Formats: sequence, C-alpha cells, structure tokens
Amino acid sequence: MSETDNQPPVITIDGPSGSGKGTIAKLLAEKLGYALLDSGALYRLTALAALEREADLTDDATLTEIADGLDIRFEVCDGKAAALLESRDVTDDIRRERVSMAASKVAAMPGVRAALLQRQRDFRQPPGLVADGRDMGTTVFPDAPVKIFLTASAEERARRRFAQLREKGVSVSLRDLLEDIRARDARDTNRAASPLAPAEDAVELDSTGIDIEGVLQRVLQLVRERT
Ligand SMILES: Nc1ncnc2c1ncn2[C@@H]1O[C@H](COP(=O)(O)OP(=O)(O)OP(=O)(O)O)[C@@H](O)[C@H]1O
Ligand SMILES: Nc1ccn([C@H]2C[C@H](O)[C@@H](COP(=O)(O)O)O2)c(=O)n1
Repeated sequence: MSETDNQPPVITIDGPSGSGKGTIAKLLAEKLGYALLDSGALYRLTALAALEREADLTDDATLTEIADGLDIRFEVCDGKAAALLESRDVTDDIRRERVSMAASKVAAMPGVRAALLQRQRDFRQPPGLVADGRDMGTTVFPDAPVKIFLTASAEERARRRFAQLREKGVSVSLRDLLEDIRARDARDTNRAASPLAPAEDAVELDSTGIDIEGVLQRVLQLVRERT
C-alpha cells in the first residue's frame, strides 16, 4: 500500500447526506481492520454543544471557541460506537433533526473548520484509516491514496432516510425529508469554506439503485486497484 511520508494510508469517502458514506466507511474499516473517522460527528458534537449553550449559530468566533474547547470522546460500548460530550453519551442526541440542521450551519464557519482540522488528522493511525465526510479528500487528507466521492439522487437519499427513520419508529413525511436534504446539499455545496466537492483525483460512484453490498464490492475493487 502506498504511504506518504511513511504515514498510514487513508481511504476517504466524501459525498452528500444520505449517500451511504457512513455505512460503507464502517463496513470497509471493519473489512480492512482500519480505524474509522466519522467527521460529521465532530460537527454534530460542536452543534450540540452550541445549542446547549444557546450560542448564536452565525457567530464564528463563539462557535470556534466552542469547537476549540470541545471535550469529546468516541468509545465502543456493547459493540456500538458511542459519542461522548463532556462524558455524557450523546450518540442519539447528535442524530436528531435539530442537531443535523445546526451542524450544517456550524460546518459553514471557517473558524470551526480550522479548529477541527487537527482533531480529524489525529485519527490517522496504523494500519490505516477510513474517513468519511465532505472534505476528507480535498482538505483534511489531500494525500490519501484512495478517494471516493459517493453520490445518489436526492430522491433516493430521501427514501433511504425515510426507511431508516420509519424503522426507528420516527414519523416523518418523505416530502419534508427531500426538502431537508436539498437544503443541506445547497448549504454544504455553496459554502466558501471547504465546500462539498469531489477531489480532482477522486473516483465518483453513483449508488442510486445499487444495494449496500453492491457498493461495498465496488469500493473494495477500487481499493485493490489503487493500493
Ligand atoms: N446503497 C444503498 N442502498 C440502500 N440503502 C442504503 C445504501 N447505502 C446506505 N443506505 C441506507 O441509507 C441510510 C443513510 O446511509 P448513511 O447514514 O450511511 O449515509 P451518509 O452518507 O453517511 O449520511 P450522513 O452524511 O447524513 O451521515 C441508512 O439507513 C443506510 O442503511
Ligand atoms: N467533513 C465534514 C463532515 C460533515 N460536514 C457537515 C455536513 C453536515 O451538514 C454536517 C453533519 O454531517 P453528517 O453527519 O450528516 O455527515 O456536517 C462537513 O461540512 N464536513
């Protein structure tokens, strides 16, 4: 496997919300025995901390201070990954819609992104790392040997989220979910700081109509070809 400056290799998986990045990143990390970085969780934790402090979600200086001072940990509890904020298990809280929306605002702040940069790079460890997010291949790990940009149509992503929430017993309208997805896509793509975009050397993979196993097999094929 190619390594830059003797650094452990990184496989980056970027793409819009609901494209399946988190699912594929987790399966791939398990398969390869690599560490896993869910970078979105860092923005969600920052957003939750900001909401709890009733911070102004447009005030970059305040949000940057919150991101800089975040007391967070990731642990595995009963085989499940847990996110802790100030030693409280907030795994479910950071997935709530209010936090999703806040995370997308917080993530647009250049100071917040700068504050979280080194924390993300610190996840790189032997034998390797799978990192999922929006700017893993462009900004956080530009030297990654394998970069994937995973997409799916907005309608398909809304249907996936709808099924996921229905399974959890959460009642939502497909139309509202589609609107939310489009709003988050627009915010993630149009922001000035590290917008959602494929790296020049990323391989784009459209997962519309391909099941999880099918996507995983294509990604594994790419990893084999490029490492
Ligand atoms: N190829 C696929 N076919 C069908 N369902 C899928 C596929 N990939 C993922 N899913 C399902 O879609 C939902 C969203 O997937 P996931 O959370 O991995 O997306 P994501 O890109 O990480 O989203 P976010 O950026 O919002 O965290 C999950 O319920 C997952 O099981
Ligand atoms: N590298 C990243 C990761 C995430 N974000 C933003 C995008 C979302 O609005 C929010 C939560 O991410 P998710 O858990 O849905 O993947 O954080 C980002 O800007 N950069």
